[in-house]
Amino acid sequence: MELWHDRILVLDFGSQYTQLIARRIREAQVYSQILPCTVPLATILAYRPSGIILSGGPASVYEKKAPKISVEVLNQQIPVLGICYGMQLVTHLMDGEVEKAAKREYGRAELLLDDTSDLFKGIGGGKTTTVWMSHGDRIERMPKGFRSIAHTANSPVAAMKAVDAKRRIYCLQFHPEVAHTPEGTRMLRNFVLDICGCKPTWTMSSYVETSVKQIREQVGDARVICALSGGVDSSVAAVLTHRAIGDRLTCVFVDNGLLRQGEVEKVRKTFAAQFKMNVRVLGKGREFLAALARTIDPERKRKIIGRLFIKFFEAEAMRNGKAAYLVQGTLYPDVIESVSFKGPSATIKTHHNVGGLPTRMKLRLIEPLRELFKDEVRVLGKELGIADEIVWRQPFPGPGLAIRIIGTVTEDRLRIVREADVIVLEEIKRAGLYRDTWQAFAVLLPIKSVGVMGDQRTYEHVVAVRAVTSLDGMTADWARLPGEVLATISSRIINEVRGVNRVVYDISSKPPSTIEWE
Ligand SMILES: Nc1ncnc2c1ncn2[C@@H]1O[C@H](COP(=O)(O)OP(=O)(O)OP(=O)(O)O)[C@@H](O)[C@H]1O
Ligand SMILES: O=c1[nH]c(=O)c2[nH+]cn([C@@H]3O[C@H](COP(=O)(O)O)[C@@H](O)[C@H]3O)c2[nH]1
Ligand SMILES: NC(=O)CC[C@H](N)C(=O)O
Ligand SMILES: [Mg+2]
Repeated sequence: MELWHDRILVLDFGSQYTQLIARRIREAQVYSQILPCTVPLATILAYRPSGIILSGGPASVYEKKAPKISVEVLNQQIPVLGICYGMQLVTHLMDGEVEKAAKREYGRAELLLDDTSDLFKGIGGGKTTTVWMSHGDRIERMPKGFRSIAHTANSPVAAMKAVDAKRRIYCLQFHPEVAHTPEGTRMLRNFVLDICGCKPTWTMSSYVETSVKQIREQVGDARVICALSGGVDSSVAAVLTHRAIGDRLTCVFVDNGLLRQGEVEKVRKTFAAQFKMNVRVLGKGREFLAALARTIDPERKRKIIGRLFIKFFEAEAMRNGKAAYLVQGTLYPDVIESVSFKGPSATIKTHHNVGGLPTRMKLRLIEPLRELFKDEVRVLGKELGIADEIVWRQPFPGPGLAIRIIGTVTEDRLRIVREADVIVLEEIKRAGLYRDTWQAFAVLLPIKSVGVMGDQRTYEHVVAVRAVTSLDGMTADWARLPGEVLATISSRIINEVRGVNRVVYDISSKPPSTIEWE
């Protein structure tokens, strides 16, 4: 059986929403990939796309330095959908006219449909639908051979298509990929399934099949190791690899003494007992704590932990009959980030992972999730029979509780955050808020404050509670938790965690703050 899936390429011009376009298409079970707009035509064709989407972008096509593509991309008999900047670019490349609009259009607009024969089939009762606009330029004159298929009060050409049906070029001034365009998904489906003729075969069960086969081919009969954290990504990558090569996979879980309560047992139970995988748990808490002693600086903490982690992992890998491959839970957003049209970003924090290993040890990488978004990884995890408790876990940073203790890390301070963390999560779950919250946790502050308990003066620690909502961890807002939930968390922490007499709630968003405190 050929393992081919029809695919749509999204060329990125720097829009905030490029990833969303790819996700919406994948939701229609069609594989979609993002490439920077700078790739040459030959590369585009090598992917054998059934359709090409040109994303939006911050530039204006009439500026000298605006990103462009060769007009040849439009002449390949491959259907094209231009979105916002993409529409303006099609217009510009085909000798239409784009100019700064007298009135910018941001936010919701009422789209009046003038042609519902293909792209808008089944939309808005054939009359009108709400769309999300975000542009300052507009089409003054369409290219020759195009006609308008929808308008708004402000944009006479809010959508257009090539009159010659064989050319199959469509353009939208608004953003069909965002949730504020309620029928946008339907429009993208019309494009992908009807106009491009893609078959909806991209499902997570087909993904399991494809990657099991790929992993087997790649690995041959070599041995493979995986750093398993019990988090969503490494867990799903490990189980998938195990499905492909069974006992030749060894998972290494480092108990760095900075984990949450019950974590070690949970990982053992799930992966060793349930999935019958080779799991080595390295109990290294004492070494990590000794190395961290008296360290206050957050970046130093991160580096010490990262270095030790690699040291133990390396030793274990050597012990393991010289594995030739390392499994990593790299996700698609990381891949996109590194090929992005936008430049590299500043280092805010040194994130801990095992990326330093392969070059030192000549290990080759297996990255079975590198084409997936986080929500797809969760569906894949379900498909593989992994329990909800892991599949829906909130992210937990590699450096663990060390970066949630501001100041020095000691056994007693670890006990305090650990106990407070259990209470925060219990109450968030009890209130049914766990899945809607990106993360919720406790942070131990390096100050003491005065309190009164049972008529006695106390002088004890302060715990900050942090709960945020976010789509991808890149930006976040503090969660508007109900007052009663906060009240319960606060009184439980003060009553149950010895050494704490005050709880505060963190009401900062990211940016300018970050999610973790260090
Ligand atoms: N205690 C640990 N033992 C072994 N490997 C670890 C440990 N902590 C982190 N890692 C490795 O570092 C990688 C990066 O961690 P990260 O938290 O980003 O991903 P994750 O834990 O798999 O998923 P999630 O983002 O859901 O927490 C992990 O995938 C894992 O390979
Ligand atoms: O694997 C990880 N290793 C790390 O070193 C690390 N530091 C932060 N995080 C997680 O990343 C997301 C963004 O966190 P920040 O806003 O604090 O940078 C949040 O979800 C954090 O929990 C980490 N994950
Ligand atoms: N969202 C976009 O793609 C904007 C396109 C262009 N920069 C404009 O303002 O019209
Ligand atoms: Mg993790």
